[in-house]
Amino acid sequence: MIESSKILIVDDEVEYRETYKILLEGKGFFVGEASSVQEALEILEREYYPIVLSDVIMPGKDGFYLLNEIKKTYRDAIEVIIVTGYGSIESAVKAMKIGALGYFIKSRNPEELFSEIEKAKRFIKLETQNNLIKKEANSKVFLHQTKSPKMLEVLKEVEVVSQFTSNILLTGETGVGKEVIASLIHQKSKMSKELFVPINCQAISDSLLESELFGHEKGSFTGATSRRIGRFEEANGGTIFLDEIGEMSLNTQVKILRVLDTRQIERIGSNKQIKVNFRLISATNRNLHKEIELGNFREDLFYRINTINIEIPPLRERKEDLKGMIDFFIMHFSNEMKKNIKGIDKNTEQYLLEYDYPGNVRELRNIIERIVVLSTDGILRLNTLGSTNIKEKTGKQNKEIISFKKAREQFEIEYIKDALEKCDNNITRAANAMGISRRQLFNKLVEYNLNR
Ligand SMILES: Nc1ncnc2c1ncn2[C@@H]1O[C@H](COP(=O)(O)OP(=O)(O)OP(=O)(O)O)[C@@H](O)[C@H]1O
Repeated sequence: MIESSKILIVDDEVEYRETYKILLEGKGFFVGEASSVQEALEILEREYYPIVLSDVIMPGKDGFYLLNEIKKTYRDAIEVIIVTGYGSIESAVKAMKIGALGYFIKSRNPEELFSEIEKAKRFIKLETQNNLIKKEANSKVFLHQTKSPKMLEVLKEVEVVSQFTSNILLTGETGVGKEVIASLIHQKSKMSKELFVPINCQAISDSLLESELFGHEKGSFTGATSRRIGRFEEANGGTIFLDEIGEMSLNTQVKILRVLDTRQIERIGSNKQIKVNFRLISATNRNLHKEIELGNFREDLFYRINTINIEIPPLRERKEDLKGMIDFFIMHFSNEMKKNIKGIDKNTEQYLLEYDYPGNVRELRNIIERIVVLSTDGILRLNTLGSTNIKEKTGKQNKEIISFKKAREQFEIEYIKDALEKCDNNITRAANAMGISRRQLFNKLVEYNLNR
C-alpha cells in the first residue's frame, strides 16, 4: 500500500490520541502515536513524519520543548501544530514565535484542526517543491496536442502504466522530455496527491548524491550541521525520479538496489532502518546494455528499474509536431515576458521547421525563448544571438566574429543556465557541481541578470 500523508500525534492522554487517530485515518492519513516528548523524538529519529500534532502539558518535557527541538533539528521539513486544552494568547504567541505552524484548542470543532493540517500539508509541499522541484505544470507542456504517431504511442503507454506502481525506465536522447513524461505519469497515478521528487544523478558528486537520497545525521561528516531528510523519505507515498541514472557510480547503484529490495533506508551516520514507500521512475540517455557490458552499470539493478521501458523519440522524428510546438513556445514566452509578438519571419520559420535539433525540445525551447527576448519590433527573427548558436551547432560557418568578451559572456550564460536547470535551480548544488563558491555563482547571476 502507498502511504498517504503521515501525522505523529504526541499526547499523554490515550483517549485523545485514539479519537484523533480514528478521525485522521478516516481522512486518509497514516497516523503514528507518541505518549511523551521523549518517545516522539525517538520515533522521529527512525521515521519521517512531515506533520506533528503535539499537546503542551505532558509529564516530563512539554510540547514547547518538542517544538523547539524539531525546529532546531529539522527546520521546515517538519511542521508542528500545537494542541492544547487550555489555550491562552500568551501560549499561542509563544508557539508561533518558536515556529509552530498552527495552534488548536481541544474544545473547538475538529474541522478547525483539519484545516490547520491541510494548511501544513500545503506548506510542506510548497517548501519541498520550491527546494527541489521546478517542473512545468501540465498546462505548460505540449503533449496532448501531439499529432506524432510515435508520441501518441508514448501517451497511450503513459495511460496504462500510470495505473500501476511498477518501476519505469524512460529512455531517449537528452532534452526529449523524459522528466516531463515522468511528471505526467505521476500526475495520472494514484500518488498524484503526494510529491514528485526529481533528482539529477549527474549534477552532483557521489557523496553528495548519497546524502541527498538517503539524508544524513548531524555531524556524520564535515559540513553536516543538522539532520537532513533524504529524498527517499520526502518522496514517501509519491514518486521519485532518478534522472541520468546511467551516471550513478557502482557504489551508489548497490545502495539503490538495496533500497528497492528492502524498501528501507539508513540515513548516513545512522544504522536505524527507516521504511520508505515510493514509485520509482528512472531515466537515461545512455545505452544501459552497453554500459552493463562495459562494467559501468549493474545488470541486477537494470532489471529492477526496467520493469517497463518507455522510449521517447527525438524531436527530429516528430516533425508533425514542430509547427505546433513552435507556436506553443512563442505563446508561452510572449505571455511570460508580456511581449506583444505579432509574428515570425518567413525564413526563420522555414529554418526552424527544417533544423534537426540535436538538443531536442530543450533546444527548441531555448531558441524560441532567445528570439522572443531579442525581438524589438514584435517580429521573431534568427539574425540575432539565436541564429549564431544554431549555426554553430549545425556545423555551418558563422562568418560574424564577435568580441572575445561577448563570446565568453554568451558561453557563461548558457553554461550557468544549463547547470542550474540540471540542479533544479538550486544555487548551492549548481555551484558545487561547477566547482565554484555559492557567492561566485550568485555574483554571476546578478551580473547577467539571470532570473532564476
Ligand atoms: N512536450 C513538451 N512540451 C513542453 N516543453 C517540453 C516538452 N518536452 C520537453 N520540454 C521542455 O524541454 C526541456 C527538457 O525537458 P526534460 O528535462 O523533460 O528532458 P529530458 O529528456 O529529461 O532531458 P535530460 O536527458 O537532459 O535530463 C524542459 O525545459 C522541458 O520543460
